[in-house]
Amino acid sequence: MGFLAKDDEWHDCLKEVSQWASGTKMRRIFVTMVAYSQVSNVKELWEKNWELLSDDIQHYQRSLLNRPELHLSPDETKELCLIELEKLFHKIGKSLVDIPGMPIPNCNTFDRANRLLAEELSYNRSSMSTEFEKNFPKLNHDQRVAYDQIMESINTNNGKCFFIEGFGGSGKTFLWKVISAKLRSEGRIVLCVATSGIAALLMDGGRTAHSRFRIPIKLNPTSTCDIYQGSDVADLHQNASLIIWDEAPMAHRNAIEALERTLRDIMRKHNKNNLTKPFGGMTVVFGGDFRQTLPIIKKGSRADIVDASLKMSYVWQYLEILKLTENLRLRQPNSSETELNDIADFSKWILQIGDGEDCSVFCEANIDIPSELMVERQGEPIIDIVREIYPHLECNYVNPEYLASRAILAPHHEMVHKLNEYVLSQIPGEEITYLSSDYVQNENGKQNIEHPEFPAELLNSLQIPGFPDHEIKLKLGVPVILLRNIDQASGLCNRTRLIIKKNGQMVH
Ligand SMILES: Nc1ncnc2c1ncn2[C@@H]1O[C@H](COP(=O)(O)OP(=O)(O)OP(=O)(O)O)[C@@H](O)[C@H]1O
Repeated sequence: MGFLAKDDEWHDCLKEVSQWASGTKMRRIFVTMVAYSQVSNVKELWEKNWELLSDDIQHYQRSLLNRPELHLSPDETKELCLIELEKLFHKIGKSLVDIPGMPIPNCNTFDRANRLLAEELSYNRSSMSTEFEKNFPKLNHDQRVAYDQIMESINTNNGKCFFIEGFGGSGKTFLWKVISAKLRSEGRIVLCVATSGIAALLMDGGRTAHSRFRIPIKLNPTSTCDIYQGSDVADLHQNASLIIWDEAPMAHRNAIEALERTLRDIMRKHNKNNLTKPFGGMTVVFGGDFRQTLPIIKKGSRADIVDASLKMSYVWQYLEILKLTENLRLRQPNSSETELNDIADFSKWILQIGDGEDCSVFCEANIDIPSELMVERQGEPIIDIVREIYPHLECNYVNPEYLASRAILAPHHEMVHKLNEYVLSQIPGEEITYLSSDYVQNENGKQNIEHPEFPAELLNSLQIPGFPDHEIKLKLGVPVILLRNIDQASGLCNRTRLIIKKNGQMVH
């Protein structure tokens, strides 16, 4: 949160990790700290810990160069370690150059101007071509219509914009795969984004829209993206053939409008007429389903949510709507007939609800939940739900497939805490409690006197949305859910589920 004046926690954390982690792991942790945890003096953190961060560098160089006698000087080791750090920063769209106080490796390994472009052009064309050949013939009629129209817009430089509307399982992600493989097999660039990190993971080379387009967190109706003519990000966009934005109905229309305005500005480099074209003449494909989650407006009314939706944007008039109507999940080759019938019934039922077929004009309805979807009430509701969703948890919690195939959703944090507490109590093993920092050190390293009106006990008991709790309890083997986008390329993003493999004092 950036409230800590000193970095003792980070130094202690690196020391603890160094007892069990390799230099490679330590560098990843260092990058995560610096990029996401607002270390106040990065230079000092680096200078005091560079030896720990580079403990495998000499070994790595020896095997890379096949020179077992190689001996690196401290300066050479530092330099190589900085290069490795720079690689990791690049993976998350950052660079040492952006971090005040950090030295920059003195080498030509990184051509910053071309880094983003090089990454998008690094796909293996022949494997992309094989993937395309394999999947293209499988496209159904709706997918094929969409594919043809999108490709025609790209190939004729028509700059059309589309909205591919399809419920869950109608083959949107599959279509993105086929189009991306086709373009990448020809050495062309397609920028795949999704509104949430977890959906972006399903797209090849996917990123969140906010990160790829540098969309500001605080948006207003005139916002633009943080992309400027002449920057390497602008260069990437100017060279792209297509943008695919999945889960578009979840995005605030101001975010989409910010991209629209920005593209007009940066695409005029090729042709000044692009300033007057929607999305600067780029072919853009949005996908999603308005029955699913709409933009989240804090304490917003129904009208506020509708107003924030893509359909209310001036951009909507530019979009050609194409529909995917077949449930392709029913084509799963390994499913039994009963399973397929169950999926078909469930998807029909959920679509009926999504379409509001049983709703009155005031959008109120009584929904009959089929009995097989209900949890039978035997005693305490929390115990009943956990028993139903996580049968024999005490033996099964070590099985990743078991954990990955189930989840309990709850609308409020209070209920999440109760469920967590109960589930944790059912898992064997020692419980470890981690606390957040709750005092400020003065310059002598002593604790500052707390404010009498706000005793620490009171502050520590507060549970505020968007603010981590003071206390978290964990056990070895428990599943946890990540609530930040840390390293998209490695799959670490908001909503990624992880398993606790090690419990330290400072790190887990
Ligand atoms: N043309 C196709 N031929 C064979 N299988 C397909 C085809 N299109 C999609 N599928 C398969 O159907 C399933 C659902 O498709 P997909 O994930 O693309 O749907 P989706 O619309 O993106 O769903 P969601 O909105 O839930 O993410 C996947 O397993 C996918 O591989």
